[in-house]
Parts: sequence; C-alpha cells; structure tokens
Amino acid sequence: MHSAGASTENVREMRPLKRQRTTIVKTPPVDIEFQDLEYSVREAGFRAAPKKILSSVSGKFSSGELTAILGPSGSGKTTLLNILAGYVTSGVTGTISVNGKPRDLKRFHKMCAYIMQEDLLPQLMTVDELMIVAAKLKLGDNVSAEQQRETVNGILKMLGLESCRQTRTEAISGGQRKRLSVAVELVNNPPIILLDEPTSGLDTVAVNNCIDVFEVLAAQGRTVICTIHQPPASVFQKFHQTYFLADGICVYNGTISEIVPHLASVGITCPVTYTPSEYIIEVTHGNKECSSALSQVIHNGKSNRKGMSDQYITRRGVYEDTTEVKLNFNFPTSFWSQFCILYARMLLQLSRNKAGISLQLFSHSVAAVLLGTLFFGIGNNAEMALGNFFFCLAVCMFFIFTYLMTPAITYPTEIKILKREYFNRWYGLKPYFLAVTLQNVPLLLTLGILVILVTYGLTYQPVEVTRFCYFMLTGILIAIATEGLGLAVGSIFNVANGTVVASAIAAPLVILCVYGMGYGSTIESYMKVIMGISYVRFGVVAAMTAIFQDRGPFDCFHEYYCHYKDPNQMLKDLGMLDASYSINMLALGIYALIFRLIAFLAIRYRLTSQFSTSTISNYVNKILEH
Ligand SMILES: Nc1ncnc2c1ncn2[C@@H]1O[C@H](COP(=O)(O)OP(=O)(O)OP(=O)(O)O)[C@@H](O)[C@H]1O
Repeated sequence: MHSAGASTENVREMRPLKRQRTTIVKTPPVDIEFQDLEYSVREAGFRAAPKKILSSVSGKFSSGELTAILGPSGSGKTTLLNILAGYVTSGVTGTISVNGKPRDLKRFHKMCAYIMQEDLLPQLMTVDELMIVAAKLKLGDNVSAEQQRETVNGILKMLGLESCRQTRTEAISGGQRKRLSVAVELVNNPPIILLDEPTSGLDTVAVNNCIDVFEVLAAQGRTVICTIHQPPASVFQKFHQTYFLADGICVYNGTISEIVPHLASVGITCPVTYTPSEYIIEVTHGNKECSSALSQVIHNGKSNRKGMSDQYITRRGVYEDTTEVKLNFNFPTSFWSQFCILYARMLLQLSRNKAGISLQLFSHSVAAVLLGTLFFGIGNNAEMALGNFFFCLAVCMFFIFTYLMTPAITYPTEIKILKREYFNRWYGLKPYFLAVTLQNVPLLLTLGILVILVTYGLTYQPVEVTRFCYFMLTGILIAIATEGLGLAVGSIFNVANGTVVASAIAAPLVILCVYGMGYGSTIESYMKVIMGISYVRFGVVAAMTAIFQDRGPFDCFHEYYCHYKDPNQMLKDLGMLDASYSINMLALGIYALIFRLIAFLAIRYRLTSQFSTSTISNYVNKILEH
C-alpha cells in the first residue's frame, strides 16, 4: 500500500543505518546447515503419488551473512524456508543442524523469527502501540516499561519507522509494513531471521531500503535468509550468499561473483545483455537437463562457490565472536500477563472499531423495537399465549443469527495473525484463547441486556425481577453459545466455506428446535435424542419456562371459554410442562463449552498440523486447507 509514495522519505530515514552498527546488542552466531533435504507432499486423492518438491538439497547459511534464496516461481523457495524455519516438518527427510549439532526444534523456534510472505498485522493499532505490545510480550515481566520503550525506540529508529509511529498499521506504506513486520520480531533480538518474499509488491527504492535493513541485521551477527524474486542488480550486490533453486534442486550456491564461472563450467555463456542472476534463472526454468548439470557441479548445494573476497573475510572476523546474549527458552511473560496484554489489545481494537459498534447498536436497537412492536402487550393475554411462545422463539432466533455469522466471517483473517505470532512465540495458545473468548463479552452483555430489556418491557411480560433475570440470562447464554459455534466454524473453514457451513448449520438447528412443539408428550423417543442436537431448543424451553412456569392465571377477555387461562396448559401443549429451567440452562452451558472446546482444538490443530507425521491428518488438513 502506498509503496511508491513513501520511497523518497524512506531513503532519508534509512541513511544513518550503517553508522549504527557499533551500538547494537550482539547476538549469538547461529549457522544453519542442511544435508540431503527431501520433501514430498501427497496431493488430494487417495491414489495420488507423492509429489517431490525438494530433492536432496544441501547447503549452509552462516551468521553475519545476508543470504538470498532465488529461483523460478514454483522452484521450492518458500518450501525450503518453511522447512528451515521448522514451520513444515511433516514429509521432510534429511538433516538440519544448528552450529554443527542436530536441530532441536523447540530450541530453534525460540531463536528464530519467521516473517511470512503475507505481512498481516493487527488492524486499528498504531505502529507504536503494536511495538509496545510486542515488547511487553517478548521482553517479559522482568523488563521495566522504560527499558521496553527504549528498545522500541531503538528499533523504530534503526528501521526508519519513527515518522509513522503514530500511524495506524492499515495506513502505512507497503515498505513500512514490511519493515514493521521485521521490527515487531526484533524486540527480543532473535539470532536468526527468515523472511519469505519480503520485497514482493515494493518498488525499487523500497526494495533497496528493506535490503539495507536486512544487511544491517546480518552485519550485527544474525543469520538473515530471505527468499526473493529477481531483485534489481544494485540490490543483488548486497547479498553475501545466494542459493538458487530450480525444480526442487540447487543449481547454484555461492557468492554473486561466481555465477558466471559456474555457468561457464557447464558450457553456458552469460550474454552481456543479462545479469548473471537473471540468466541462471532463465536457463534453468523448465530445463531439467541444464538444471541437473549445474546442480552436479556443486553437488546439489553441498559445495559452495564462495569467492572468499577480502570483504567477506573481514565480516566474519568482526562478527564471529558475538556470543554474549543468553537466550531465554521459556515464555518471558506469565500466563496472566499474556492474557492481560492480549485482552487489552483486543479491547483497544474493538473500541476503535466505531463503525462496527454503531452497526451492532443499530441492528440490536432495530431488532428490539421490531420484536417489541410485533408482540406488543401480549404478555398477560390468555388469547395471545401462543404469541408468547413465538416471542420467545423470535428472541432466540435473533441471538442465533446475529452471533453466528460474525465470528465465522472474521476469524479466518484473525487466525493468520495468530499463526505468525504464535509461531514466533509471542504467547501461548491458552491465554490467547481465553482472551478471544472474553473479548466480545462486554459488548455482548450490553447489547443483549438492551434487547431483552426493551422487548420484555414492550411485550408486557410479568414485572418480576427473578423472571426477567432468568429470561435475560437465557438470551445471553444463547448468544455466547452461538458465538462459540461461529468461532468453531471460523477456526475450521475459510470465509467462503465458513459462511456456507454456518448457514447450513443454522437451518437444521431451527427445524429441530421447533419440531414436535404442540404434539405434547407424543414425540418418539429417538426424535427426542435427535432434537437434543439443537442447543437452541434448550434455549427456547428455558425462555418459556422462565416466563410461564409457576405463574398466576392469564387475563381472559372471552366470557365463555378461555383455553390458555392457566399458563401450564400452554406448557403442556408444547411438551414443556415438566421442563426444568436449570437443566435446560445447564445443557445450553454445556453446548457453549463444547463449541469453545471444538474451536480451541481446531485452532490448535491449524497451528500445529505441520508438525504432525500422520498421513491421515495430512489428508484431512489438505481437505480443510485454506
Ligand atoms: N502442500 C502442497 N501440495 C502440493 N504442492 C505443493 C505444496 N506445497 C508446495 N507445493 C508445490 O511445490 C512447488 C514449490 O512451491 P513453493 O511455494 O516452495 O515455490 P516458490 O519457489 O516459493 O514459488 P513462488 O516464487 O511462486 O512463491 C510448487 O510447484 C507448489 O505448487
């Protein structure tokens, strides 16, 4: 967004970068080596043969260096980065070692920041606020607010983001967005930074700025690896090492200056009209023979054609001994701190969504007045007793349709942000889920009480505090359970599928909810079991018992016959005479818990499914893939 416009300003912002090298905290050096990495996926369809994405590639990426992974589209760049980051482990063979020892994935996750291609940042927050949240979560309870602020200031200055610190994340330029994605991960000073296509969608100047930042980060002793599409020649010179892939094999591994000799070693001359990097990508694109010839020369990445220039030797000499920082291998913040920080962030975002709040207030007010008007004054009228049943049903339907769709539509986007932050170990899933569960409660309670208050009053229901409270609790619990169901749907499906599934769920819930009402006690027992699937039914029964049970006779305006003078007659005809308010509320509460549990497990599965080794779970994941 706005990338071109921000360019000149960014150049000015970024200039002092190189002069800052001496003042920045050192990080322990981490070298990553991989040998004979193979990765296959099983495509959808039970009989589909495994598809090989990476074939026995090897290589080594060192600390203090900026490495680029390049290659034609579909060559396996992102896949290699995902595997190196530990984001994908299932279906991978070969070895990955860190500083000469086999990679311990748990330890590695804590040292590594992975900035994925889709730089989704939480909305409705300023750059500064987002950085402070990151600092609170990543630096932990033992670091004072002042120190956190200092760290944030230093990083914003280093990455040239000072001028937009009060700008909301949705309004910053594309280049600033990329740098902010890096900035939030830098607060705990990770020694390894992996970036997937950090320059995509940026103009040349913005690309230059980003790569300048990465160069500085590498110069401070970090291992910085990024996948990149064909960068401009000026930018290309900034990479210390390049790793070219084609069709899942390594066709070049080494410094830029050695590409031409490498091509020449298999009899390919790079024309003067091409840059070597462009040409190697072009000749290997779709040309398996050429790719395998080039790959053989460097043993599929095992050999490194590094021109050991003076510049390179000096860099290693300066930064090789940066071993001072001790890594914290636990979450730096406690469960409750994580919850409080996340909850405060969610409430801040909610409170800033003025349009959303106004719309919800409007829709609830309209619904309340509409329901109240449609069923106006029926509360104590024996001839309108059935109307009271429809009133309860309508209130329940309102809460279902209002609270089912919103999470089903909004959560698929949220989960992408969660994926990035969770993978980079900002917080645990439990405090996050607790915060998500409670985030909407204040608004839900306020608007829910408003609807019940207005409708209860306009329909002239009994003026009894207990009855009113029971009725209100029923409405609110239905809303909470339904929101949980929407969250479960949003956690499993993408927006398009989620909307379909949510609508498809709502229809049978309503049908089963009203089935048999009016038959009295003649409903078949198997149907009673099936009807129990509809949690809405428990809500309707609870609402009816709240209003009708243990109540005096209705007003009867008909002289001779008044069928529903006794409220129990209504309950009897609906098959609710022996219904217990507390048991129905308990059932509703159990459903609310089950829906949240499903949502939690679905989110956990989505976050960790890559670590699974089961083919079946892979297959299910594939079906549900977004
Ligand atoms: N889960 C998967 N199922 C099937 N094919 C896959 C899967 N993951 C990756 N691939 C295939 O593997 C190949 C490499 O994908 P990858 O995303 O790593 O390429 P890339 O080099 O990063 O491409 P681009 O530059 O276009 O992003 C592609 O052909 C892709 O379709």
